[in-house]
Amino acid sequence: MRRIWRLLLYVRPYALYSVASVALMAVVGAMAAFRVLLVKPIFDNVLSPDAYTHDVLVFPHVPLLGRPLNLHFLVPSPLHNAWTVVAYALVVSALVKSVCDYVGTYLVNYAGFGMITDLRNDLYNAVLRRSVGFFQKHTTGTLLSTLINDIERVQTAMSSVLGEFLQQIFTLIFMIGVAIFYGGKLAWVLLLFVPVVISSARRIGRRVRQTTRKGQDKLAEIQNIIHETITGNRIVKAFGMELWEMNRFRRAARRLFSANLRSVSVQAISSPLMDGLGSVAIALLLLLGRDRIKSGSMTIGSFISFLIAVFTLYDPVRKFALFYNSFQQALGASEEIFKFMDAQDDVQEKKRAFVLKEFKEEIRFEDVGFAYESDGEVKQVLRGINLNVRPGEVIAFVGPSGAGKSSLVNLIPRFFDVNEGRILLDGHDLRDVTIASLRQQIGKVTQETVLFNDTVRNNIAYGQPDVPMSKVEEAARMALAHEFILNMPDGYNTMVGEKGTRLSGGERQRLAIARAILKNAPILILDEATSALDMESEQYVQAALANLMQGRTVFVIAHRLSTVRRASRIAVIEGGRITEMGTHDELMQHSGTYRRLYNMQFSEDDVVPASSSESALTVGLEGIA
Ligand SMILES: Nc1ncnc2c1ncn2[C@@H]1O[C@H](COP(=O)(O)OP(=O)(O)OP(=O)(O)O)[C@@H](O)[C@H]1O
Repeated sequence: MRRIWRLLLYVRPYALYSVASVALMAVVGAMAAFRVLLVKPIFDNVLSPDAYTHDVLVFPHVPLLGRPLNLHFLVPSPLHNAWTVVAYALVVSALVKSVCDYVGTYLVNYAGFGMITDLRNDLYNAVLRRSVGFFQKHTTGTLLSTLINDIERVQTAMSSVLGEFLQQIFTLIFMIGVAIFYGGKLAWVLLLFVPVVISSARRIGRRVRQTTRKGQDKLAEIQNIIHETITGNRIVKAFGMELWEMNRFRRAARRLFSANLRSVSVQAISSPLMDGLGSVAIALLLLLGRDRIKSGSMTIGSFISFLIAVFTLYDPVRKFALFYNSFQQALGASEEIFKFMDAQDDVQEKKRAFVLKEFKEEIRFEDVGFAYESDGEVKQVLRGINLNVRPGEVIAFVGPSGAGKSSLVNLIPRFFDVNEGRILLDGHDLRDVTIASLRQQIGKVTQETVLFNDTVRNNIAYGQPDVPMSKVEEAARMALAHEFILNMPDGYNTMVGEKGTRLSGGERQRLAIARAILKNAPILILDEATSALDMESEQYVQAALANLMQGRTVFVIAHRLSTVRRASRIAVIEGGRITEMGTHDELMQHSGTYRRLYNMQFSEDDVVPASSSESALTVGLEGIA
């Protein structure tokens, strides 16, 4: 029930359109009923040879008027005869019905699509702002499926289905009026069927909701596979896994097929069930109607009118099961939508968070501990981290794989929050400042370069769309990217392709470095890639990085000798703790982990000449804000 209210809240801004469409649909229903009312005069006056053709009494006892209603007034008196009056009424009612139907359908769809657009925007906004942990918990396919498929289910229910529902419900109401008006007691026979129709529709609806949810989950599974194998297409090819992936896809597609069929097998029961019930009702009415016509308590015209009303009633009743199914599906889908919208973030901004000023004095880690929590399991990865960093320092983190280096640097932009101790920036706990102002101070360099399918210019100016072109070019020059950009077909307006696939690895990295230079954040986080580019590209990337690092406070996860040598201090991380700290020379004097790691990991860099060992640093870079 709560979900229905929540969905209705989205309709509120379109209330006027909705009310107008409801009114218009009511007119459509009334006109449909009016046309059925005309059947009696057609049979009893227009077509009957002995009827008095000047008098077209349609409604002998109109309840609200308290007197008979003659349709004569519809046409000028010289044209008074049964045919003209009925023909006029038929044409005008059709015209009014069509116009109201068209405008009403348009308005209800306007409201439906409007609310769905708002709902989709809200969902996307909620997903986009979720913390990093959220994206680790939910697969891309599931998120895509909710943003596209679940929203579509709600959209169908709230636009086209709702439009038709409104039309049918008014048709139903007015047709019941006509059936009672002409059928009298005969109409009450229909009441016998109401409980059967409602209870079966409810039962079917519940099953439909469950089966549809399962179908949506299977669709999400397929989207996941598609996403993984398209983005990771090169790896699939390199490992010759096409057949394996195809089989995985086939199995998932089969599961979707079965889930969809289960859903259809439940849904498809409604129509035949209603057909069956309808036929029984009509057969019964024919039997009773025949006796009433024989006894003279009903004319053929009114019985046919009554029967047409019942037939017309039958259509909305039959469709109600489908509407109910569609609304149930939408409710099932909205469950997923609201689940993502309501997900509690691990990283939250305080209500009274303040804007952080530009970093000046110190970043301090005080007894910092951090744990990942997944599926109820808590995994402590950092303990008792104490560290003071002054502006302009370059701190290199080294240590065995899985020691916690990435986790540590991820705490600085609050991708995750500490669960012990605190991190202070110029004396302010990171949890007390606004996330945006914190991230504005930080540029982050990752192993994987993130570029968007946009122009070179827009990729460099990401986050600052209005920055002047001269600044973009200046950043590109400092990142040693200007030359190669000018050599591209459209220069700065060249599209880089999805994830920058139209560029070489080194070019992608230099574009990303240019982006960070333009962002000009005082704190920089670098996560060095372990794979190398060719020597020339490396040298360019290295020089670009040197430009970027200049004058900034840098935290770098180091895999290269050049980096550890350049660092002001090196922190060795082991088992989630800092076990050694000092300059390269200081640490080499102890026979500790650093020296062992150095001999294992970095010593082969020694054989490379100094300039090219510098260039062995390969990183991708991305700004954060
Ligand atoms: N999202 C996560 N959920 C649960 N555990 C995680 C998550 N991310 C990392 N871990 C675990 O935390 C530990 C530290 O990982 P982290 O990535 O910080 O190590 P690292 O020192 O950067 O390793 P590497 O040098 O190999 O990148 C590892 O044991 C890893 O398995």
